[in-house]
Amino acid sequence: MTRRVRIAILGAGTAGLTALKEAQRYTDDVLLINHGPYGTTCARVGCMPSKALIEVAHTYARKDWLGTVGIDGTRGLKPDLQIVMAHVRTLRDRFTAGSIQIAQDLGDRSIRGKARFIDANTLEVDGEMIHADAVIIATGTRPIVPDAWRAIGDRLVTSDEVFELVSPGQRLGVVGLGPIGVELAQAFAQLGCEVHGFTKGGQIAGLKDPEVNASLLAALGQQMSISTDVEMSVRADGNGAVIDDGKRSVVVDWVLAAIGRQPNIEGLGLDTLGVELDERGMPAFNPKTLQVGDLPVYIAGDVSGQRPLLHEAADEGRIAAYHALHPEADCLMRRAPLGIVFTEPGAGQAGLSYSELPESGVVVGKIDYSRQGRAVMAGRNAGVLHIYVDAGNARILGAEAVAPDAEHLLHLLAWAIQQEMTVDTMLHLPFYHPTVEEGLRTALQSARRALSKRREQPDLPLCRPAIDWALG
Ligand SMILES: Cc1cc2nc3c(=O)[nH]c(=O)nc-3n(C[C@H](O)[C@H](O)[C@H](O)COP(=O)(O)OP(=O)(O)OC[C@H]3O[C@@H](n4cnc5c(N)ncnc54)[C@H](O)[C@@H]3O)c2cc1C
Ligand SMILES: NC(=O)c1ccc[n+]([C@@H]2O[C@H](COP(=O)([O-])OP(=O)(O)OC[C@H]3O[C@@H](n4cnc5c(N)ncnc54)[C@H](O)[C@@H]3O)[C@@H](O)[C@H]2O)c1
Repeated sequence: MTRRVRIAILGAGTAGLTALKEAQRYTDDVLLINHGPYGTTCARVGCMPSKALIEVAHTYARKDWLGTVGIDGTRGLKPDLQIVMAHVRTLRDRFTAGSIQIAQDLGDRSIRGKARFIDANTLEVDGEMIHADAVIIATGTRPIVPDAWRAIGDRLVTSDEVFELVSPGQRLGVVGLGPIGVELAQAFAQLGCEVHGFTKGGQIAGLKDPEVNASLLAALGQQMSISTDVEMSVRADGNGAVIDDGKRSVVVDWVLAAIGRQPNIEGLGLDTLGVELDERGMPAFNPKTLQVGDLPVYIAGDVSGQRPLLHEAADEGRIAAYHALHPEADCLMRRAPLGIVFTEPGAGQAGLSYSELPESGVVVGKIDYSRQGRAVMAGRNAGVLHIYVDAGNARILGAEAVAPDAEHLLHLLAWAIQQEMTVDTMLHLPFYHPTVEEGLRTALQSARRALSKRREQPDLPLCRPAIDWALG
């Protein structure tokens, strides 16, 4: 017998569960099909456990600075990695509970198994046939691990296993310094491990602006050894694992492979959809509606490869469910891009990144956080913030940053970019003293100088717009 449903969602991660919630605004006739562990990548092995570890590591690392400003005894503090890792798992279990519950509460509208397309409307899951008016593929991604590296056995760890380590070894090699690599490398270095980082290419943490990238390399270089632009081999050795990049060779207890992620699409039967597949086996889809050709099939979340971040996976789940139920609806706007890497100093981008800027007609406003007042007081004075501005109309196009509290600065910039603000309209906003946000004002003022724009009035809005807060 064939089960008939309005929407089938493949994957109980963030994109799938958000699609479920969006679909439930209109119908209960939804079926959730998940293959693999429940609890979502973000809560189980991603954003949440990594940030729980980073929070402890960053806070502990403050001991060195405290020791220099008159607080006695902080250098004697020692981390107990076993307890730290157990704490991370306790928080992880708390964060996964909600999404596990959502799937359970669906009863027989939630099934465990691997779905395979028979055609665009028909799925087979462990022998059960399902006819769905629309299908949302939200199956996420998994870490890439070169086969040759598997020869080192248990010493090879990815972000899928790292939070399960009960007592991580002291010598760590991190291969791949994208967002995952740099966050975890720094956390273990701050917690007292000897860390060696290796990466292809010269850029780390997804940064594209050479000066911004250099400032993160300089900051991290004080805590670990880093080799960029290298091709390395990984092999077993009596004492551990050897990572060799041709110029240097290090022996470590374990290797964290963080060289990127690949979509979970094997066995889905996408070849039965009758549309062209790319070299990875992915069908082309409309980036706005997420629809595959004119089929009732949508692709949402990391598997789409568009913006592999939590809030974007959630938005793609919403978009896919909305269009699956309203195929004729206008497309929805995406939010301004925002990516944050939780190192100390923090790093990331808002709006257009350096590599996406037009070749001409852009000026750059800059602040060097090594001299910024509040950052100096806090002993967190490292990094630079670059703001990219349209030279024609002074609109803020994007920003890249390595800065203390970069997560907050980049939020402000992403919000300003989405609101289509200019350098002047941002400078009309209040900046409290003394804060790291004043550095943002310095960068905006530097952009205005680069625009060769003479200030014609103080940095205050005219009272013509109805409300004058100064009088309020
Ligand atoms: C270590 C790490 C740190 C991160 N930190 C951040 C961060 O700080 N901020 C941020 O914004 N993002 C972060 N991310 C990214 C974020 O976790 C992802 O963008 C998000 O989890 C993607 O959600 P998703 O629903 O697309 O995929 P997932 O949550 O992976 O969901 C996919 C689901 O599909 C299931 N599945 C797989 N194959 C099949 C199949 N064939 N059939 C049915 N079901 C299947 C899986 O079991 C899973 O339940 C991090 C990721 C990692 C790994
Ligand atoms: N804070 C955050 O927002 C956050 C944190 C972690 C992950 N994420 C998301 O997860 C995604 C995956 O992150 P990631 O860091 O695994 O992947 P990534 O693709 O962003 O970075 C992988 C890095 O490994 C390097 N690399 C590739 N092959 C290599 C090899 N053979 N040897 C050495 N280096 C190699 C690449 O040059 C790159 O710098 C990111 O795109 C990001 O969106 C976000």
